[in-house]
Amino acid sequence: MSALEVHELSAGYRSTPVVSGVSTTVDTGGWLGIIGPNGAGKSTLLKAVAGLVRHSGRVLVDGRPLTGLRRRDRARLVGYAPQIPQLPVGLTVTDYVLLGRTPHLGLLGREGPADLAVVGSLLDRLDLARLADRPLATLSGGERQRAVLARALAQRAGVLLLDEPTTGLDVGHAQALLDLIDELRRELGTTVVTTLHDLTLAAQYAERLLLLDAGRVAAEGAPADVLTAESLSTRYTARVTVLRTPDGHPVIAPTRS
Ligand SMILES: Nc1ncnc2c1ncn2[C@@H]1O[C@H](COP(=O)(O)OP(=O)(O)OP(=O)(O)O)[C@@H](O)[C@H]1O
Repeated sequence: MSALEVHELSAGYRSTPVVSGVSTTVDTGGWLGIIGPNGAGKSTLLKAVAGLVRHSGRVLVDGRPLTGLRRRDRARLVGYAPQIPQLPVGLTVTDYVLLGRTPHLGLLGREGPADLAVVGSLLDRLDLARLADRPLATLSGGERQRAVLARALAQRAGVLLLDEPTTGLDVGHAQALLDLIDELRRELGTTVVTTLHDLTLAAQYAERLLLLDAGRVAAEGAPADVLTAESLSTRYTARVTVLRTPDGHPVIAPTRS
């Protein structure tokens, strides 16, 4: 549905540069994983692409610059789920996930059967249906994280930017979420960009990885080419062995000295 282009993007806070001259493209229906050590600038890069922090450079969706678009128009093109979301107090899970449909509602702002169907199906897929009427404040950490992602997915934007979507999820729920995202990109052509700390999961789901270090692109390419023991030792100061799953995906195993 939408291809993403990022040209020479730089961003920072006050006078401190955090991301410097990042360029990349993601094809329609592609999945780019952004990896890198703590503080490398992954979240800042994602926020800049989403237009949420000041930046220079250009971000285009299907060849159209995002700068200058009205919020509602931008929200139809780009969905974003932050690493640490601010949750509204008092809303139920259903009402919160329905907020994701806001850019699609008509003048009266009332949701219709199609919006409720999108939300219902996401609640089912993310194991939230039994929590549909619960206030957000009463959810566990992993349940809350799944509600935040359900809201972002409900937006049905062409480009989906997800900051650490599997944080706080157990392995089963993490897989269910990543499988659902994979399905959306295959069926609807959604273009996906995620930051991920779990390098083994990143290698299994992302088609390409961009390794960010000190705000710059240190490597970009197929997971097997980016995730080498040498680059992980240099960039993360980590001792790891790179193993392989039977179907050839890299598995990053930390080793004790
Ligand atoms: N609002 C802010 N004001 C000032 N500095 C910030 C702000 N947000 C982030 N930073 C700084 O920018 C740098 C990059 O932060 P960012 O959150 O983008 O890194 P990250 O790669 O996502 O890190 P992590 O893996 O720890 O989540 C860090 O040094 C951080 O302290």
